Amino acid sequence: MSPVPENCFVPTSEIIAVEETELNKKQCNTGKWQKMAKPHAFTVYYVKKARNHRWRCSDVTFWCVDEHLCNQWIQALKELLEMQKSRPKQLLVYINPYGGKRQGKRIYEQKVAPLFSLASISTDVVITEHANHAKDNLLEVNINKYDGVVCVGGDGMFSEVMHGLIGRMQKDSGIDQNNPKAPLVQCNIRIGIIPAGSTDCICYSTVGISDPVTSALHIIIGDCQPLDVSSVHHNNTFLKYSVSLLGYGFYGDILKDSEKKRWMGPMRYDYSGFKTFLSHHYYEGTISFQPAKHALGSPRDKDSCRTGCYICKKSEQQLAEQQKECGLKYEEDEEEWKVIKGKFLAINAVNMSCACPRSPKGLSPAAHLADGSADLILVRKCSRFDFLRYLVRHTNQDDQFDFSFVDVHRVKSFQFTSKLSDDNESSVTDIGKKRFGQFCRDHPACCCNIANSTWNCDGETLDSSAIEVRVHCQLMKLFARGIEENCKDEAACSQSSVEQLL
Ligand SMILES: Nc1ncnc2c1ncn2[C@@H]1O[C@H](COP(=O)(O)OP(=O)(O)OP(=O)(O)O)[C@@H](O)[C@H]1O
Ligand SMILES: CCCCCCCCCCCCC/C=C/[C@@H](O)[C@H](CO)NC(=O)CCCCC
Ligand SMILES: [Ca+2]
Repeated sequence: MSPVPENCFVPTSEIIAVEETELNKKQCNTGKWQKMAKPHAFTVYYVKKARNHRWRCSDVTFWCVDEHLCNQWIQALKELLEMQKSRPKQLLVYINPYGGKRQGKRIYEQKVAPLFSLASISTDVVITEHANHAKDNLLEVNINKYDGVVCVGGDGMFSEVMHGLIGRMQKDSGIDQNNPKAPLVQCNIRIGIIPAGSTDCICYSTVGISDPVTSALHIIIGDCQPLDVSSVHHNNTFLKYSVSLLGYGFYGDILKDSEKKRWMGPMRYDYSGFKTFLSHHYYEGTISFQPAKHALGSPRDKDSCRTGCYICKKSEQQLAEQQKECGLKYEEDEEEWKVIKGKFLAINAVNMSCACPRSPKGLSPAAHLADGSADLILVRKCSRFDFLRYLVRHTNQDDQFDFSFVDVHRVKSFQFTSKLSDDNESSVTDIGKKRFGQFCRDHPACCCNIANSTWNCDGETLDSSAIEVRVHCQLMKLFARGIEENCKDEAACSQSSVEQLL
């Protein structure tokens, strides 16, 4: 065997494939191989880690004169790969051809499918024809055939697939999703996200970058990242699940406005964001929440959730003990509720940091992916200038919660009711709209709004403003590993090697 030019190390868990290499005449006639009668070779494809959490498929070819030895190596490496039991062999793929910049199909065909085929993963591919196609399909498909489901699209597409899978699990287990206290059954089939949307917050917050090749490689090597999921109810009726942002006020209003501008693509959020910022509407309501006493961290922690996070591990242990002791039990409301009334520019509840390219640290940089809690951020009425200062901190390193008008609580459940109840809202809005647009009748310039805002639930609007939310610890799993600590030595990081393998 020949030594490879670089000196590096690759764990077997990060080998993508091993293949016998056909050597062409030109290759055989170069360097020292010229002297060999008939060289044999095999190629190892492996994950090469680059900057900013980006992964690439790299390869190294090993040459050898002895055919038998060469075959033994191929065989041994293939056996090692066979032992990686968490790797998927059969995947169900849904592609939204209209998400983001409408590149989903091209991204999958050019960047992802060749890697899946290299890793000997079989796929059944469905190109969605309408909204809810993937979700409805998942309720009836023979799911046991697959080791995972992949969605190619944005957060909305992920949400569809998640609703399909969680809904399917509850249906198969006879759980009534309309009961807000129902103990939901965990979903063990993993979801992989190939980012091709406008925000791609779930991918970015769980992998550290929004990059289709990186995500495809995480799927191939069979990574697993559990994820908290919030259930959202109104009057004992199930509305939606959420994994990233539940936002009322600012983010709800941006979403509502931006839906009319879908043709603009991802730019719609900048346009509606600017418009919503200028409108500076605040909303009156009451928020009640149960603090997450079981959770070890706090939203003001300096450390963020990273691969192998001990806080999320602890929650996993607590969950396992709880399930061992009581099985699936209906949630009791014995814990204290805190109540806050006020005028809010934004109410944001996040199950994860919500980091995305627009906000690399996210709305709550210390939120955990799998600790069974959400961070509830209350932004009270303040001046436009102060609100701008707050928004700017979404984009830089400064502490977003270090403002007198911002409060943050780590919670396991919460409820919100607007001062205007949902039922009488429509009549008030109609009168208001007819005479004075949507602004306060008495003070047209005061920015208070006689209509309710809308909840933004992972990028989709909810119909009710009064909602009841409960966080379900680690309800589902992704093909991801959380964000890895930054490689201190970037040079070493990009120089992985196979030498020690031999
Ligand atoms: N074939 C289709 N035609 C129309 N809508 C679709 C189709 N397939 C899926 N959808 C819907 O499109 C919505 C948006 O898709 P997606 O999340 O992929 O892109 P996006 O909105 O640009 O990205 P993001 O959610 O990251 O902002 C989803 O809610 C999904 O239900
Ligand atoms: C002066 C500078 C001010 C700049 C402020 C930038 C703030 C960016 C924060 C982005 C937070 C994203 C939270 C994630 C929400 C997703 O579940 C959702 C679905 O994709 N996206 C949006 O609602 C889309 C929301 C997009 C908002 C712009
Ligand atoms: Ca969480």
